[in-house]
Amino acid sequence: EKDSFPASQFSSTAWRTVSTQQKRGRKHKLLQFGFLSDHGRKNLPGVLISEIGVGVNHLDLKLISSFGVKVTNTPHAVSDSTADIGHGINAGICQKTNTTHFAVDWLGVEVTRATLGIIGMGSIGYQVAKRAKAFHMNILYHNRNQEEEKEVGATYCKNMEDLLQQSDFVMLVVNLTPETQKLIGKRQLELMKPTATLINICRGAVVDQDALVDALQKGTIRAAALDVTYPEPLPRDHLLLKLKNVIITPHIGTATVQALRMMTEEAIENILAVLNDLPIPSEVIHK
Ligand SMILES: O=C(O)C(=O)CO
Repeated sequence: EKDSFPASQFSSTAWRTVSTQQKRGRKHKLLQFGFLSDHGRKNLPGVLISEIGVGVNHLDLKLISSFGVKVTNTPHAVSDSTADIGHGINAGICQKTNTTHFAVDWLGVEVTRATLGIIGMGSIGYQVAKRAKAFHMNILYHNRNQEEEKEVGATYCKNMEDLLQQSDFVMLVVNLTPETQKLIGKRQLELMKPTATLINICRGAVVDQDALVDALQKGTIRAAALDVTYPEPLPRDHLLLKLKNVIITPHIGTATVQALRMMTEEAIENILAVLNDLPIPSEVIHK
């Protein structure tokens, strides 16, 4: 899509950075830095950090906005693939039993007609709910009252505690902010059913990892399926990597051909809007 970039508006450094990154299949970090570092020298009409992805917890929004720099992200492009991995890693959790009969040696738990609690009903949460509906799941959700809840038959839980107590599967899909840091700790894990599974597809720091290890070792909850941890990757000797009731994938929620393409397109739309002084599709506003 090189030709669809208004390359004349980019400095040569930014352009070279984008091209090199594309060749290597790694786009986003240098794309951001390219724009930032060129700002002073080239006096671009608009300056932004164009995040390819939805999470912006690694950016100091207050500091960035104090320089008059805008931040955009790609919330629409990430939803499907991230919702897919949420259901996928959950499906992978089995309990090893020691019978002589192979068929019951690896026992899973059916999601069909089970209760799913979604914490964070944004656009990814909504896609999770749509998939859950196809499995006839009873869907609860907390945080952000969604207008489309009727469409997926989800029930709003004002208190997160109620959701934790009732769910067989708890899926975390919130943004990482100071308010959601360690949102799930010892107390919340103890509220969950001993047969429940925790699935985290948002950010590792939303869970108190030490409390999670403890809960998994003691059987406070049945299992965890994590696409995100802190740090990433975990050190090789981390306890989470040793537990049998945990599945960990290396933060690959958006690592699909389609998602990468859509994220890049969404990011480009943001960049073009800023450069052309048009309404910005997905600006992240510092509150
Ligand atoms: O979009 C995001 O925030 C991601 O974590 C991408 O994997």
